[in-house]
Amino acid sequence: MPAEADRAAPHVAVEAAKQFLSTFKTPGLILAAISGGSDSKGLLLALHEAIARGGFSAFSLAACTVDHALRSESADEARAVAALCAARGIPHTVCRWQGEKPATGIQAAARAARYRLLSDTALDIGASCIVTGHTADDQAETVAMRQGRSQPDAPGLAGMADGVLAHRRTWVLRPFLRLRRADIRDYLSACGEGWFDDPSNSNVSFERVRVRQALGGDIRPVEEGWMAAGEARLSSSVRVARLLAQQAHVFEGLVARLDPALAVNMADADCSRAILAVTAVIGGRPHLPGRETAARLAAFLADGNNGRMTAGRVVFDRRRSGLYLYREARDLPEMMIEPGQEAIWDGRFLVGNDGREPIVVHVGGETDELGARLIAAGLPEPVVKRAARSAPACSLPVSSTEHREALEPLAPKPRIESSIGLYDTFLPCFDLMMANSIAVLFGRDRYRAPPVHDVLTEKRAWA
Ligand SMILES: Nc1ncnc2c1ncn2[C@@H]1O[C@H](COP(=O)(O)OP(=O)(O)OP(=O)(O)O)[C@@H](O)[C@H]1O
Repeated sequence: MPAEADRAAPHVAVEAAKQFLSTFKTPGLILAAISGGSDSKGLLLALHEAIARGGFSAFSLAACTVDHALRSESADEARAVAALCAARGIPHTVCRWQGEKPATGIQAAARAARYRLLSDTALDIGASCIVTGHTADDQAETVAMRQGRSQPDAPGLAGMADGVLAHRRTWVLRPFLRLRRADIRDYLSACGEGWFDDPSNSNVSFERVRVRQALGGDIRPVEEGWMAAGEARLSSSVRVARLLAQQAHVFEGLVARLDPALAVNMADADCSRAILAVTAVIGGRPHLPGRETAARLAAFLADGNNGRMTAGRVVFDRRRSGLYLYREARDLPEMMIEPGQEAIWDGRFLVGNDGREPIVVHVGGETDELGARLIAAGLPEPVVKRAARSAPACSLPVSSTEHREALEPLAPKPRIESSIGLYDTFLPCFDLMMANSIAVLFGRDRYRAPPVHDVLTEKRAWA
């Protein structure tokens, strides 16, 4: 590899790596997710060069390759990456995706497994973040695909965020999101390095490949659009956060009350986003309700009358004092949680069992205590009665007690907190302010802050 000093100026890829390193609040260990494709390999080498010779010696680098075991060559590719890292003294781990693979939706399942394994590795080694090699070309393809199926103002048109919090604990950052793939390949060639080409990258049965071909390397037509959409999504997130903080209240993670002024305003994009986000969390869903549900709700709220409607597993109970949202008391599951394990019940509550016996989580119905607390908090009695029917309760399995009794008095109480499916798996930085506002409403801590200063959200929101 030619030494940086041999070149007139550092390569644009190394400049991007240095720029990225300069944004950290504190130097630390960075875990590079490396597939062996050109982009992630270029990212790893550029970061390595920037750390070794660019004045960033307080940082260190580790790498991880996920072997999805879906192609026969994947194990060899992982070994080649391991050799590349060993030659540079970069610690490298291979994680294999074990277990059954689904028959459909394999790409999405592989992606979910990859982020889970990468995030576990980052936690194991104490990395401050994960970096991936996504480029401006990937971004253009993502946005072009979404343009084909979204409304012109859809938040998804902002494309990929340059930072995403995975599983509430690890930030995944994309330092090359503004760099072209051709520049990264040019850098690799200058270093005398090759790369693997995944055969699926030229398989036209994938929409992404067809979109890439249609763009023909010219990303300018979509580039401006995604920048503007990113700004718009971020400012909307800040406004929604404010609306929620001022006009929404959540009780015991079970009932939300939205002030009349917020509830009446579905025509306003921010109010609608705020209402739909609360709906998703109260209903235990990982996505915002679809267009049809939103339209039904808008029609219900527009008529101005008190009354109830149900959509997306949520009852909307409109009264003079506000709009009350609670989970419909139907199809509520029962699940067993083994000692030392935690699980999400009904998409709404994360329950952790720190005891020595298995526990069963089921619908608890209204207990006097819960009812009294909700009434004392100022909720109307009919709302309390209906909402409490979907409250969780924990007890010992029927087999270990004659009757389903309360847990043993000395056993540790199960940990129960609201689950926010909308953001707990992946939280794009555009939505961080809004997600924090929702977390606080539901009695949770704020999400972990990014380790860098210029993740879009922070830069703008605190300005
Ligand atoms: N098997 C894997 N192991 C580790 N990281 C991966 C793996 N596959 C993808 N990534 C990470 O996700 C990013 C984007 O994935 P994508 O599938 O677009 O990449 P790729 O075409 O396989 O490889 P590259 O982006 O390196 O050219 C990669 O740049 C890399 O950082």
